[in-house]
Amino acid sequence: MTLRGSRMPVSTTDQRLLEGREPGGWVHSDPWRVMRIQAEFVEGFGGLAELGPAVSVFGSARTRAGHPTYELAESVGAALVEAGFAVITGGGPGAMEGANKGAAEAGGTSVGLGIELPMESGLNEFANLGINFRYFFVRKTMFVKYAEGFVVLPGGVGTLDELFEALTLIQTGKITNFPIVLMGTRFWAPLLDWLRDTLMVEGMLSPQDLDLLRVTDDVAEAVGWIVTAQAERRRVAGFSPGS
Ligand SMILES: C/C(=C\CNc1ncnc2c1ncn2[C@@H]1O[C@H](COP(=O)(O)O)[C@@H](O)[C@H]1O)CO
Repeated sequence: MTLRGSRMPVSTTDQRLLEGREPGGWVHSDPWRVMRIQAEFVEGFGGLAELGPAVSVFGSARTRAGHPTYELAESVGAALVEAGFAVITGGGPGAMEGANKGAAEAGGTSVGLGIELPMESGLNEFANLGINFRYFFVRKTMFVKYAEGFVVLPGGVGTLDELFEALTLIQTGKITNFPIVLMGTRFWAPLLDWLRDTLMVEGMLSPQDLDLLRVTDDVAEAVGWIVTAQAERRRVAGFSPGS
């Protein structure tokens, strides 16, 4: 459901869940919220169960059509579909829309996992499989559960949150070592320098952790890494196409 203007609620579902502190009140309402959370997991798992190989693409909500990041997202979306992947995004505007557009126009599955936000604009028109979430953490589970790789385009804190969630899950062995590809060498260089020159020097990050991130400006190279990693996983698992 989309509510706009004066019909927009003053707070989000996540806000109400995470800040309910009135004495005793939460005791009664939070257990029931679990049912809603469960329903969101059921809807997400059900909607994506037959998705097939997919890649999650993260990137700025603010880089609209005409911006280089939007164009890059479009090319990445199309190239992933051509390589046999569905494309999963946050379903919003900007780079998410670009990736969904590229994927849909290439004839592929273009997934938008929308989120209830105060500035919510609804799912972009290029998602051909859309699911809307109230809870950020449920939606974030879907980004990692159904992806065999992550492409991270330039973005703000939302993009960084998604990047570091994927990296942490791989670093801690919580998910398979799927490729994380940062697109935009100039954009990501200061972050990579900081990780190398500060976190690594302070002993807070190991060189192997840093090796989990690959960076390129080249769409074919980015998709090539993901395809190669998929082929290697299949080889190790003894999978042969058609078996
Ligand atoms: C801020 C604006 C719209 C917000 N709409 C969003 N819709 C869906 N997903 C979103 C939205 N904003 C952030 N996200 C998620 O975070 C990543 C982008 O965040 P960033 O801070 O812009 O980098 C993205 O991958 C989404 O999953 C303006 O109209």
